[in-house]
Amino acid sequence: MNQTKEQRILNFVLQNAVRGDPCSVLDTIDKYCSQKEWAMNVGDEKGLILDKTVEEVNPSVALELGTYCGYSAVRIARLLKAGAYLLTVEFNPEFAAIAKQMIEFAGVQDKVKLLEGPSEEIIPQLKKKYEVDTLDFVFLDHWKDRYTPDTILLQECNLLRKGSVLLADNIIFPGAPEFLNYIRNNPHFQCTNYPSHLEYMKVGDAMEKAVFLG
Ligand SMILES: O=C(NC/C=C/[C@H]1O[C@@H](n2cnc3cncnc32)[C@H](O)[C@@H]1O)c1cc([N+](=O)[O-])cc(O)c1O
Ligand SMILES: [Mg+2]
Repeated sequence: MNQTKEQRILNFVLQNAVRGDPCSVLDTIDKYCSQKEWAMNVGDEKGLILDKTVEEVNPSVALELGTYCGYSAVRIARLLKAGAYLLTVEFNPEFAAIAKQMIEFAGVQDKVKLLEGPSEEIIPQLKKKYEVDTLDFVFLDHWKDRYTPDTILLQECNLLRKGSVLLADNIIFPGAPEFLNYIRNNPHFQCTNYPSHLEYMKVGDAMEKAVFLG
């Protein structure tokens, strides 16, 4: 049975990256996806915006929606302080299996909890089942029409506190117009736009940061 693109990406990492070295894993994925097969990782350019935001927030508890192959999970986890951790949510079992191996190869498995299932089911479980109090940082990179309902759900589940930071990928391409309208017109969020480019392409894209004001 021939391989999927995601399996080819993982195999390229296993064969070419340095085990236990997250930067080498990120560079290897970026190399493969810019030279051989495009894939929807946040990538090296928008990845720098993600890095800066994570370093600024310095979260104890972070949540990612849409793990895919684990690129941004590795990117975020490598920056987390001792004792801090990332919960990452993925409902496609094939992608979750790839991401698990990617995260382990990078050596950040002790900082990452990969939760398999749909975000709308997992978010309401975070407090009781996963012992989360509130989230310091949330990276939204899953289906773009889920950004708004899941942001509402996070608030309904009291998972955000004054100062919690949301960062959303793909504001321009593929675009999340409904989310942008929701979050920019919501008095409980302070928004900042970060223009960039679509991963591995010359197409314009942007990320939106939204700080919860309580
Ligand atoms: O479509 C994009 N991303 C959707 C990402 C989707 C990923 O999140 C999971 N997921 C979705 N809803 C979920 C709910 N719950 C859990 N996992 C979920 C999917 O199984 C997939 O692994 C995208 C597209 C382009 N593009 O150029 O076309 C560029 C990008 O950067 C992108 O992020
Ligand atoms: Mg994206």
